[in-house]
Amino acid sequence: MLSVRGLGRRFGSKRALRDCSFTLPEGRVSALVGPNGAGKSTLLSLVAGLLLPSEGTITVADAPVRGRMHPDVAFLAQSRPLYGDFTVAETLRAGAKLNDRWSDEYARQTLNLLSGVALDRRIRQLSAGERTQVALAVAFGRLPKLLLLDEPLSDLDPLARDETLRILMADVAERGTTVLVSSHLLTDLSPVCDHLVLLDRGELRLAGDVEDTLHEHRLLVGPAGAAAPAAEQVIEANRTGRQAMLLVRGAGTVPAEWEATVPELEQLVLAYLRASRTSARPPVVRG
Ligand SMILES: Nc1ncnc2c1ncn2[C@@H]1O[C@H](COP(=O)(O)OP(=O)(O)OP(=O)(O)O)[C@@H](O)[C@H]1O
Repeated sequence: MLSVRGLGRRFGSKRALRDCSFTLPEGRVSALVGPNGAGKSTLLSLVAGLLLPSEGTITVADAPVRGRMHPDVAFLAQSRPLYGDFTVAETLRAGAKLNDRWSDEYARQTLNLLSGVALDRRIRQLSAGERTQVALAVAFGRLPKLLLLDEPLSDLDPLARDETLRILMADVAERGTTVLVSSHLLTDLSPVCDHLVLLDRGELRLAGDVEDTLHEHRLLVGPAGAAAPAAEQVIEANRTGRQAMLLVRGAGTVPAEWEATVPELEQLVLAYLRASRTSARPPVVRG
C-alpha cells in the first residue's frame, strides 16, 4: 500500500529526514514513533503529498506521490487545519463537496461515537480536543485506503482516546484500511499496532512487524562481570553494581548465567532511543 525508497527532506541546511526506506503492509496499523524532532510529521506530510521530497520516492497503491494528495489517502495533520468560520455541519458538507468518495453517515457516526460535538458549533469555538474529533471524523469520512494520523491522541480525553482506537480497529477490520499513526503514547498505541516504524534524528532505526521485531531481540540480565553473549548487535548495555542488563539483537545460545526474556515494545523503543542519545553514530538497523 505504501512504499518509500531513499526518502529525504531538507529544510535549508537542516536534514529533517534522510535515506528512509520501508514498506507498510496492507490492512495493518503501523506505529510511527520517535522523540521530538525525529522527523515523524515531515514523513507523514511527504506521504500525504503536502511536502515535496528533497530526494527519494513515495508510492501509494502503485502510484507515485509527489506534492499532491493521493485520492486514497486521508491525513490528520498535527495542526488540525479546519476553517474556523465553518460550523461542524458546514465542515462535513465541505468534506462531501471536496471529496469524490465520501460517507456523510460514517463521518457523523465517528463524531457521535467520540462524544458528539454539536453540529451547529463553530470550529473556532471548539477546544483542541473537540477540533481533533471533528478532524478525525473528516479523515474517516473520506473512506481512505491509507490513513495517516499525526498525534491523533495527544489532546483527547481518555474516553475519546479509547473510542478513537476502537473506531480505528473497526475500520481496519471492516474496510481493510492501512494506517500509519504517529504517537508518543506508546502504551495506548501498542495494543492496536502490529507494525513499527521507529525514527530518530531523521533516520530510520527500525521498521517491521512488531512481534517479529520483538522476538529478534533479547533482554538479558546477569552478573556485572559476565562476558556478553555472542549477539549480532548490543543495542544497550547497563551495568549497575553487581548486575548487568543488555538489550541485544540476534542473540544465539545464551550462557546459563544470563536470564533472557523477549522485551516489551516500550522497553525496546526506549532502549533504541537511549542508545541513540549516548552514541555518536547510533544503530541504523534496517529499512
Ligand atoms: N518548515 C520547517 N523549516 C525548518 N525546519 C523544519 C521545518 N519543519 C520541520 N523542521 C525540522 O525538521 C525536524 C523534524 O521535524 P518534525 O516536525 O518532522 O519532527 P517530529 O518527529 O514530528 O517531532 P514532534 O514529535 O515534536 O512533533 C525538526 O528538527 C524540525 O525543527
